[in-house]
Amino acid sequence: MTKLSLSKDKINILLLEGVHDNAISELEHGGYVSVERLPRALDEAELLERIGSVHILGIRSRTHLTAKVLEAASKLICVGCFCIGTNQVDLKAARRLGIPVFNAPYSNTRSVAELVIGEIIMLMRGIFPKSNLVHAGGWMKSAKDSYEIRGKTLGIVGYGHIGTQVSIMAESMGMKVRYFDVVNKLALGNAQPCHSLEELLAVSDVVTLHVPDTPQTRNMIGPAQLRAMKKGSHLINAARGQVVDIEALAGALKERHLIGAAIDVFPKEPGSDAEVFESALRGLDNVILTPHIGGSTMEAQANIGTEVAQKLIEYSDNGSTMGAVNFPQVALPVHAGCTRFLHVHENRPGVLRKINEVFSGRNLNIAAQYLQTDPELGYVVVDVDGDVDENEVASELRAIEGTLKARFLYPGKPGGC
Ligand SMILES: NC(=O)C1=CN([C@@H]2O[C@H](COP(=O)(O)OP(=O)(O)OC[C@H]3O[C@@H](n4cnc5c(N)ncnc54)[C@H](O)[C@@H]3O)[C@@H](O)[C@H]2O)C=CC1
Ligand SMILES: O=C(O)CCC(=O)C(=O)O
Repeated sequence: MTKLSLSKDKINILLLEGVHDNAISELEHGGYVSVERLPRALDEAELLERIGSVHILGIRSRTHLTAKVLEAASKLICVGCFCIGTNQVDLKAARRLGIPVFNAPYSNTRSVAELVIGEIIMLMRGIFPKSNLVHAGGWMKSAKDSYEIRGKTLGIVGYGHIGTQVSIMAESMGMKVRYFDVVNKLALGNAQPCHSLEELLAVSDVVTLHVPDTPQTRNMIGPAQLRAMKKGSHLINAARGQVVDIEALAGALKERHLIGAAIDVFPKEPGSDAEVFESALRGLDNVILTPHIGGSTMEAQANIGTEVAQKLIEYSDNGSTMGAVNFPQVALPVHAGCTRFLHVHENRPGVLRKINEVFSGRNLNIAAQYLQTDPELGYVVVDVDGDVDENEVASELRAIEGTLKARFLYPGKPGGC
């Protein structure tokens, strides 16, 4: 187990939103014992109150890490999003502050895809309204507006991990699959790409959205796109709430232009289970509303718990940023006996030279060095041999112009590397 500059029992870890037990066991196994877990999200005021003492923070989709919160997080070394989406974090602010953000890019993919497949059948058979009626003592034995999915066209917007899983399963149940993506993607099975969103909307009996939340995807399904959908078709959104104009969707459903929708994500989601959910979609016929549970299965949460905790440990123990969504990717194996320093800086000429001068000026041998840059950021891990005054070196590194974060990670051994 790595001995860190700050002993592991002093590294405060706060996990929010009911992160799975696996995360706790993984962290404990890695020697991290100061772990607090809360079942809910914290709002900005609560975060500001608590964040100053937190070294590692774990969240899911409900906790919003704004620039203000991150700037107040003076001890924060990294963030783990125990989910796929990272739009709830101001990633640019985190980068600027030298804080890598990790996620679990595939661990709940299958869960979302399965939910979507189930919803396609439920919508096309009008199961929810019929079931509600039976619960209320009614009996509507009718085939009106009920269809098999076999032979129908599914339009997938965003042909990434989830979109392609949905594609494979839908085809295996006899659906024709069309997809639209801004990136040229390999078509799986017999799926066929569309040249534009409009083309996809015009041919699909069911449209399902699997794009990330970006400025380009905000309200990508608005009044014009809804009108462009086939009359009598269905919309599924298990991507992000801002992707669909909810008022416009409610209008299209009331006019019966669309005859069903399944929505898992909303522009405004309750911050806690106690808060009342408000939406123009509430009470509409053949609309399945779910509380952002696309990725909420036992399997997905268990896998995510392990995967993200491991990434946090790797960063905290070794400085590895593999899998970070806002940082250059660096992985350097533990170099037993060496003293390790981490340096995050603006990517401008001369910074690496200055870093090396700090060590050469002290007659210290650099035993290993790993640098990765992207157009804005540089991240270098340096292993040094010999007798090092870690704190002095760390403060010299911090004084280099362009430094965003610099710290000494673990000490060397008397014999060196
Ligand atoms: N409801 C839930 O619980 C969950 C929701 N999600 C959401 O699903 C989204 C998709 O997840 P993955 O498939 O894993 O992501 P991914 O990154 O593998 O795929 C996203 C695809 O969308 C494409 N894309 C981006 N902008 C586009 C645009 N303007 N038009 C068309 N295509 C565009 C990308 O090129 C990419 O192929 C996540 O970003 C997350 O927001 C993910 C997991 C659980
Ligand atoms: O389970 C969660 O909290 C969020 C799921 C999700 O939307 C994601 O993984 O992006």
